[in-house]
Amino acid sequence: MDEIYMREALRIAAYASGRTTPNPLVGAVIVKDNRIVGQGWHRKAGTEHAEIHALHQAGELAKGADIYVTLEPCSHYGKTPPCCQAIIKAGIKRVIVAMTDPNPLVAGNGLKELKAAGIEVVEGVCRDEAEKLNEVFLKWIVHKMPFIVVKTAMTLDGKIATVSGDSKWITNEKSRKFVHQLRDLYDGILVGIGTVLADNPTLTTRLDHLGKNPVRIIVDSKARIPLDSIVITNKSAHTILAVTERASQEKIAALLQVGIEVIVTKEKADQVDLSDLLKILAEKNICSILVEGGSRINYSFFVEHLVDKVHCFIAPKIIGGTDAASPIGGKGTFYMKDAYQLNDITTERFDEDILITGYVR
Ligand SMILES: Nc1c(/N=C/[C@H](O)[C@H](O)[C@H](O)COP(=O)(O)O)[nH]c(=O)[nH]c1=O
Ligand SMILES: Nc1c(N[C@@H]2O[C@H](COP(=O)(O)O)[C@@H](O)[C@H]2O)[nH]c(=O)[nH]c1=O
Ligand SMILES: [Zn+2]
Repeated sequence: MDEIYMREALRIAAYASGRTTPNPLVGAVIVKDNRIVGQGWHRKAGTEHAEIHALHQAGELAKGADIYVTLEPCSHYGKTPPCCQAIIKAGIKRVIVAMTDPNPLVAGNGLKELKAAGIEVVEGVCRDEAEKLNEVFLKWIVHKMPFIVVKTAMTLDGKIATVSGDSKWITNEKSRKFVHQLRDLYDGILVGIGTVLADNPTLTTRLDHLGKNPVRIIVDSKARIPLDSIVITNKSAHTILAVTERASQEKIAALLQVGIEVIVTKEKADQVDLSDLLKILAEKNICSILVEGGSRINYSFFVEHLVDKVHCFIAPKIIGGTDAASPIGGKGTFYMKDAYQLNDITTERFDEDILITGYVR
C-alpha cells in the first residue's frame, strides 16, 4: 500500500512542473484508516510546502495518521517555516519519504528530527521515480549548475537544414508542439549566434494554454547580434547575451540600452567559456536550460561534458547535401571510442516523426 500512496504524492507533485524553480517538485498525501484525508503539492518557491497544504486539509484527522512525502520534509527556516515541526505538532504517527533532500540545509536533518520526536520514519519508497521527477533540482542543488537538455531535430539523413539553409519545417506540428512544452518546462533556452543569424528565432513558448517563456540566452562571444533581431526587439521574454572581453564596449552599451542583460564570461579558445556561463546562470537560479542549437554550440556542450539529457527528433524526410548542416558540428571526436554515449534510451512517436530521448551519464 505504501507504493500506491507514494505514487499519488508523485502524481500531484508534478502538477507544478516547471513552476517551482529553484525549489523541487514535492507532493504529500495524508492517510488515516486507509483513507486519504489530506493532500497537497508545492506550487511555487516562497509559498507553502506540500506538507503544509496536506496538513491544512487533514485538520484534526492528521492525528495518528501517516504522511507520504516525495521528498524529506524540511527542517530549516527558508522562505517558509520548517515542515518537520508542523508534522510533529499535528500528531502524525508515521512519515514515509521517497528520498532524502540533498539540499545541504536539510540532508537528513529532517528525518533525524522526526525520529527524535518518536515518529516512525520509512525512507526510499519509489525513490527512483522521485529522483527522476526532480532531476533538475538534484543537479542544481548538488552541483550548483543548471540541468542541460540538448534538443535537436534532423531529417532521416541527419541534417538540420538544406544546403540553402532552409529548415522550415523538418518536424511536424505535433513534434514542434512538444518542443514548446519543453520551453514551458525549463527555465532557460539557449542558442548560438549562428542560429540567431540564420533563423532570427523568437524562442518563446507558443502553446494553446498559458505557458511561461524561458529566459533566452544567446552565446555570442563578440556581440555580433544585430540590434533588430527578434530576441532583442520582442519583449515577451527576458534575453541574456553571453559575451567575452572581445565584445566592443559600445555594442554592449547599446544592448544594455534596449534592456538586454549582458554577461561577460571567461574566455576559452576565443569563445564564451560555457562552464563559467552555466555557473553564473545557476547563481541566478536558472536551474535548467534547453539548448536548441545550432550544431557548433551543441558540440561545445558535449565536449565540455555539460549535457545531462538529449531529445533528438528524426523526421522521415531526406534532403541530401554534403554541405548541409548536421545537428552536432564542431571539431568532432576523432575515434568512435570517444563518442558521447547516451543511455536510459526511450523512443516516442509523433505521427511519422520519431523522438529518441537519452541521458549522458
Ligand atoms: N527547423 C526546426 C527546428 N529548428 C530549431 C531552431 O532552433 C529554430 O531557430 C527555432 O526552432 C525557431 O524558434 P521559433 O519558432 O522562432 O521560436 N526545430 C524543430 O524542432 N523542428 C524543426 O523543423
Ligand atoms: N518544496 C519543498 C521543500 N523544498 C526544500 O526546501 C528548500 C526551499 O525552502 P523555502 O525557501 O522555505 O521554500 C528547497 O531548496 C528544498 O530543499 N521541502 C519540503 O519539505 N516540502 C516542499 O514542498
Ligand atoms: Zn518544507
